[in-house]
Amino acid sequence: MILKKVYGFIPQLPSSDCSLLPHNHYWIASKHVVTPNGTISGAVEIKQGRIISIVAEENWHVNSWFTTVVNYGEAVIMPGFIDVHAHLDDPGRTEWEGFPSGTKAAAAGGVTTLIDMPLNSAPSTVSEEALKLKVQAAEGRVYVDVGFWGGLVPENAENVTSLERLLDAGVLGLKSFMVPSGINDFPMTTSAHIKEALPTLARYRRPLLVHAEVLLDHDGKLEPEDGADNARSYSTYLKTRPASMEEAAINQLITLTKETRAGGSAEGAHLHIVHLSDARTSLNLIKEAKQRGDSITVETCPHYLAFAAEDIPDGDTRFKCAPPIRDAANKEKLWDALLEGDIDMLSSDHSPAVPEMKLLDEGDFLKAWGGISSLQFVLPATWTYGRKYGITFEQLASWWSEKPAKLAGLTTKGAIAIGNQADIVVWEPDVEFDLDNGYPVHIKHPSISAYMGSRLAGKVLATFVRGNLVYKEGNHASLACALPILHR
Ligand SMILES: NC(=O)N[C@H]1NC(=O)NC1=O
Ligand SMILES: [Zn+2]
Ligand SMILES: [Zn+2]
Repeated sequence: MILKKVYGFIPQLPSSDCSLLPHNHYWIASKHVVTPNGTISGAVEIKQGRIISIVAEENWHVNSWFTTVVNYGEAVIMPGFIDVHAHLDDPGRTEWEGFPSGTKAAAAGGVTTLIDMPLNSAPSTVSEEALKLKVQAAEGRVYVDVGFWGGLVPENAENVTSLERLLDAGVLGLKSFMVPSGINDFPMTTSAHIKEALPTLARYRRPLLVHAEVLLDHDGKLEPEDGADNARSYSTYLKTRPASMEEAAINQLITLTKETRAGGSAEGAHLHIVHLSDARTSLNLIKEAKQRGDSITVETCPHYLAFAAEDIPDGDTRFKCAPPIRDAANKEKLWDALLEGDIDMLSSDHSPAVPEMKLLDEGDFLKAWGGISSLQFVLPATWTYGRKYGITFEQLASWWSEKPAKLAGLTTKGAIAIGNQADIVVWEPDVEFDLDNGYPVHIKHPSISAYMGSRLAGKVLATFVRGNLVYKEGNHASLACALPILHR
């Protein structure tokens, strides 16, 4: 990387400790700048946190004596990743993750905006008061911007006023579970609760995100009898959460999304299925609903695209998540669906816990905490496992920036476009690295990440949030100056 200072006599003073590049006005350039109009060789001009021009190489003449230029050569300049599904557990369970460690990991991984899930923190974000605690906890402690989903739970689903207060307080949308969430103060909602909430969400034009699995028998049990099977075998866990659980949930949901069509009782509402794992019937149901004009989207996560059930070693509970990672053939179908556009976007579902809860010594898949820890690695993981399918930089930008921005209603993020906030990742697709104990990992508990021990391609060089260089080659800015995002 060449830092060329073209200024004459008065260097601009550092704006603050918020940025490792202390300039208010500068250009970044490379041979691969990913814009909504394609990838160009050129430069992006950034001033006061915004993108103010984008120029192809042949038309680019730096005409100011006072301009700083960072030339990244062959590296890729892309919109920063927007992760619409992360559990940062702050306040209340900061021993699991927390805003400082989680957002440092995000910055190191090229993620410039996170939308925090309403559960795993304490309290859960199910009321105006709880959202205020979240915002307080985030202020001055986040290295990337953080928005918040609110929780839809039976209590507020049945009480329009409390739901309105939560929405008025600025959550970007709501999230609910159709199975027990594993968190006591975040009870599950049935499709009847969801049906009740949709007209309110329609009025506010904010989405509902749903964890779509339902219990198939009605005894409320997810797990087989103790000792019935070998709990160290991943296949035992897989049997407890068959694809039919996703299918049944989505079947219920698409009877509701009918009402999101023009003239329906929930016109203006939008339903988003989080972390789809079943690429067979569940996916077809979503595809058909889209074709009928329902307002519905779906995400999957890198772990469903990277790993296959057959390959998960006995006792390696780092791979436990819900819905579960399925067979290799299912993984291929997920890639097909992503490449076809039937899956709209990707998210991390970064869901850490303290290592003790992963029961790594016992390796009991039935009792261990379910959740994959991945936040810092989603860019290289998507790239590493996607390269053989010929994925493009434009597709990465669509799955990880443009579509997520649209879902979360972030109108000035998600693309390298004039007027947008300068949220940018610069990365090197051909550089490989080993995720070993010497690698600088910023998530709180590296030992529980399913990616540790693997070799990945796609190294993040630099991450800009609102024009601040918050991460550069292993180092973070000294102050956490990114912002909580509230719906306005
Ligand atoms: N509570 C929580 O984070 N649950 C998440 N973990 C997981 O693997 N799936 C989830 O929904
Ligand atoms: Zn979930
Ligand atoms: Zn989740």
